[in-house]
Amino acid sequence: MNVVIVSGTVFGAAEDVAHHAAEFLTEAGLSVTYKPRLSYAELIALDADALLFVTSTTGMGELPENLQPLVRALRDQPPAWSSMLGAVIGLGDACYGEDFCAGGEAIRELYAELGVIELQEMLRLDASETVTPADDAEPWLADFAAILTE
Ligand SMILES: Cc1cc2nc3c(=O)[nH]c(=O)nc-3n(C[C@H](O)[C@H](O)[C@H](O)COP(=O)(O)O)c2cc1C
Repeated sequence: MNVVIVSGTVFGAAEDVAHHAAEFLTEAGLSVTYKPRLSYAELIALDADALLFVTSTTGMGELPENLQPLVRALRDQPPAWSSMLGAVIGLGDACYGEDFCAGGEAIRELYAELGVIELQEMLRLDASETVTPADDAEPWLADFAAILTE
């Protein structure tokens, strides 16, 4: 099972969570690739079985700029991903109300458009509640690993 992790970040927190997720899932026996900057061509070439997008939200509910070109490219040239598995970790701040983790929601919409099968409910990491998002993701990552290895 080949898992590719993709991240979108402004200040680096989502990248920290993605690095931690890569280590955690590798220890759980999965084959994991994580590159903080991934182009469309690189993502396709990795031939993933499962995708994990880890993204924060910026502005008023927008995806971080470093993730937008990849998302645009996936919409412009939808890959043949009908059996692709996926999950999303969203980082946000509940102070933003309706826009809480809207970046993660945007990736869920992208998954739906591309036919990616979402394996478990999106993890929402709230910056107003925790300063240890990477550690807090572990129980959710354990569930994700269990689904992928069962
Ligand atoms: C300018 C700015 C805008 C933000 N907008 C949102 C938002 O619309 N929704 C949300 O849930 N969080 C929002 N956040 C909170 C960040 O998503 C959160 O702090 C996250 O942990 C940052 O992760 P990063 O370091 O990977 O960018 C915003 C933060 C900043 C500084």
